Amino acid sequence: MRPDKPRDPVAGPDNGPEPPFPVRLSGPVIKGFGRGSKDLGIPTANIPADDLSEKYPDLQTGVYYGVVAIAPLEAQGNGPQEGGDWNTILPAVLSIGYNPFYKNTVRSVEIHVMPPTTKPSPTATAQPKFNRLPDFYGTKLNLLILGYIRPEYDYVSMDALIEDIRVDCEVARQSLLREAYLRYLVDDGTAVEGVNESREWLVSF
Ligand SMILES: Cc1cc2nc3c(=O)[nH]c(=O)nc-3n(C[C@H](O)[C@H](O)[C@H](O)COP(=O)(O)O)c2cc1C
Ligand SMILES: Nc1ncnc2c1ncn2[C@@H]1O[C@H](COP(=O)(O)OP(=O)(O)O)[C@@H](O)[C@H]1O
Ligand SMILES: [Mg+2]
Repeated sequence: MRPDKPRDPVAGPDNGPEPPFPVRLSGPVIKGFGRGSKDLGIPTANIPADDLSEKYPDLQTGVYYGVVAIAPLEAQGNGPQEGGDWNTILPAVLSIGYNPFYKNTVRSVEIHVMPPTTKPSPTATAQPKFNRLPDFYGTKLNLLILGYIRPEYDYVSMDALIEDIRVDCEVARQSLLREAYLRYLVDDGTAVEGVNESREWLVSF
């Protein structure tokens, strides 16, 4: 069960991702259990856990933050480009694991894509509006995980789970707004080892 103590506003070192991060995962967006939007009002793009088992077998279950890109061509006609945020690198918060609140028996990788950090946060208030894009099932998604936030917990209620995910969105946002992380989202013109390669990898489909 979630421990009853205040949450830190950021997660991970200020001076940038430390090994094993950044972690690269890719996959087509698949169907989950249909609970994200329907139960929680928080859509999560699920991708297969295969990449994880093959490339990062030691990565622990838990909640993470990072950045994502969604294949633009395949998304065409399917709506997302209407939002204007497409073909870009966007902030994300994700869970890897068994969703103890739902007691899943298979491990899932579930990514909530957040609005650009240049827009006001829709989850900064107690009545959050979680980001909703037009559906993009079947589209290829590239994910770069930059830091670990917390373990997965069971909760006394669905509202308690939703409130913790809301705080995860804020922790992810504040964590990514630090200079050493923001450069994965926005090209700041500096040549930091590995960052440009990561950005190129993200948008290559
Ligand atoms: C940032 C984030 C944190 C999450 N943390 C937990 C958690 O601590 N415990 C849990 O049971 N599920 C957690 N979840 C998973 C949700 O329960 C899950 O996304 C929801 O069941 C939707 O599943 P679906 O994609 O199969 O419909 C988290 C999801 C996100 C995006
Ligand atoms: N902000 C978003 N982040 C992730 N997926 C989103 C978002 N907005 C819309 N979606 C769409 O919603 C789907 C996920 O909804 P969800 O209710 O979690 O269903 P499922 O259980 O099939 O994963 C994604 O696959 C994607 O097509
Ligand atoms: Mg989902």
